[in-house]
Amino acid sequence: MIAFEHVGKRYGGRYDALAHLDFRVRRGEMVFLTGHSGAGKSSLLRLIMRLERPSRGRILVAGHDIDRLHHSQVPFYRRQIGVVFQDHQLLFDRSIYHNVALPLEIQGVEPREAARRVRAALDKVGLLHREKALPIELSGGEQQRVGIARAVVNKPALLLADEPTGNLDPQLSADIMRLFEDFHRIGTTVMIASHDLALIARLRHRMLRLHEGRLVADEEAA
Ligand SMILES: Nc1ncnc2c1ncn2[C@@H]1O[C@H](COP(=O)(O)OP(=O)(O)OP(=O)(O)O)[C@@H](O)[C@H]1O
Repeated sequence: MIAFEHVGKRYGGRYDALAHLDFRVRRGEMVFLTGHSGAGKSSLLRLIMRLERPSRGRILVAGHDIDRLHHSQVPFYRRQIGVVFQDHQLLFDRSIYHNVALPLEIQGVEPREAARRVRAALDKVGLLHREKALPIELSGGEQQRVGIARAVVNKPALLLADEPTGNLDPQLSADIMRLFEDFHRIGTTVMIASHDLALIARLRHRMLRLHEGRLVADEEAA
């Protein structure tokens, strides 16, 4: 699903934020990305989203070199990817329903079809009964689940998350990770950047570890 071939990223100057990255993630796999602050986790995810472009090497997603996408193709490419952020980036003046519906509205999906998909996504994260609420009325864990519903409302083949449990206590973090495992189980490729090593160890999935922009470990769960 994802192949990095000798990928490097330099943000100007002489400093490589990422260097010599070579790895593959198979379709349907679930992978954690770890490393110290500044190791390059967010940069790597931004390269996959094509928010950044590599300074060196090639990134293939579903067999396509994403650097070669014409800029008019980029929105379509990004639609195949669901993204979850630590701060979930919800719109606080819109209901839960409308937050999740937003990507579909932007694409012009017909309202009845959009409603069906929004409710299916909210149901998956256990928040169908809160669709009329505003984000402010929800707990931090529930807000993050809304962020996940919005990320999966398009049924993306690939789900990326950048520190999705960063602000949550251990119990809520484990709940959120279980949700990602549910999507992995139905065939979605999942990649999660996290520095919560205790939680990652318990979940037993493959782990890629970055150190100063280099891949220093690639461990399958025992
Ligand atoms: N847009 C940018 N311009 C210049 N330097 C950048 C940019 N984005 C990231 N960097 C640098 O690249 C390196 C990797 O940063 P990145 O945010 O990818 O790390 P990270 O592992 O996600 O860290 P954290 O866990 O703190 O979010 C850092 O040294 C950072 O300062």
